[in-house]
Amino acid sequence: MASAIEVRNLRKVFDGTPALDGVSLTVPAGAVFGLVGPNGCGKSTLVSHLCGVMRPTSGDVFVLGEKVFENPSVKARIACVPSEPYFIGSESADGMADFYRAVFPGFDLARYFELEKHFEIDHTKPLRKLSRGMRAQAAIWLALSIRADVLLLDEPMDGIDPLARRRMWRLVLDDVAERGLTVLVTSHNLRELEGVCDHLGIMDKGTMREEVDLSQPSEGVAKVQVVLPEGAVLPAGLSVIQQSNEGRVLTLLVRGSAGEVRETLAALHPSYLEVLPLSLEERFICELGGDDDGIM
Ligand SMILES: Nc1ncnc2c1ncn2[C@@H]1O[C@H](COP(=O)(O)OP(=O)(O)OP(=O)(O)O)[C@@H](O)[C@H]1O
Repeated sequence: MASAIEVRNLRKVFDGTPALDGVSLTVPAGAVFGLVGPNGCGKSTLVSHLCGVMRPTSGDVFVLGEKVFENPSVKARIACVPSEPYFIGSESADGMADFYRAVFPGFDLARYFELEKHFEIDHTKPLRKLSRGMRAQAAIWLALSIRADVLLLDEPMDGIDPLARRRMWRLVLDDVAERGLTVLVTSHNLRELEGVCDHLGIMDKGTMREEVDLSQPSEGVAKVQVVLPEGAVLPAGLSVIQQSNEGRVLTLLVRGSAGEVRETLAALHPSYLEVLPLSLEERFICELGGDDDGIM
């Protein structure tokens, strides 16, 4: 699969301090890539480079195969929803739609009107007079009307209520399925990302600590539920990260492949043994050292 976004060894230094310290990243076309990491690790700075509004100190940022900084033809194919959307003066959604039409050749007015029913927004009211969540919805509405090839979402759902979030994500994912839209989204909400992302990038202190293809099973950690015979004890060699029990049902997070862990536990002749899928949160915590060290 071709990559829609390719970042190579990107550095950005502010006042002598690196905000990005050699970030590399590949986002396949049509992927939904979640970018997570603690406050200040560089997510928004990376997004600003992907939008082409920030000049790298060094390194390369390619979007849709071209360097993006000061490249209007590529920027016209990228829609960006920043964490604090900016709207001109007292413009309404309709006014911003007119502005976007002038800036983005792909802006689809018919699509804009078609999407209106999904957003309970008075399209004639100045956007600055709307609530925070409504402004965030308006930014997504406008971004989806651009018919971009790449959609960058920087904590887009902050302030949006849960039902509206589901509607927003449905619309975004429909575009992914129907048009092969590529999405990069930053968020602190792993549960939300779990339902939508197929790739995850974990940033820390200006670096990309790990890239995970979520369609592939986790190699390093297995989650199992097991009911052991009375008196049986877990083998000493089993590297248990987390353990909980409900009655006689033990739920374990164990280092190792699912096959190995299953084999080890099967030797104890359990009355019940099942390997379960790892949640994103479990995978995230386990693959990054086994303790919850405040990544989010
Ligand atoms: N324009 C700027 N001038 C100076 N420093 C900046 C600028 N923009 C960002 N930084 C610094 O770069 C670092 C990364 O900030 P960034 O906003 O990219 O983090 P983030 O991962 O998006 O954080 P959060 O999760 O809080 O949104 C921070 O230390 C921040 O203070």
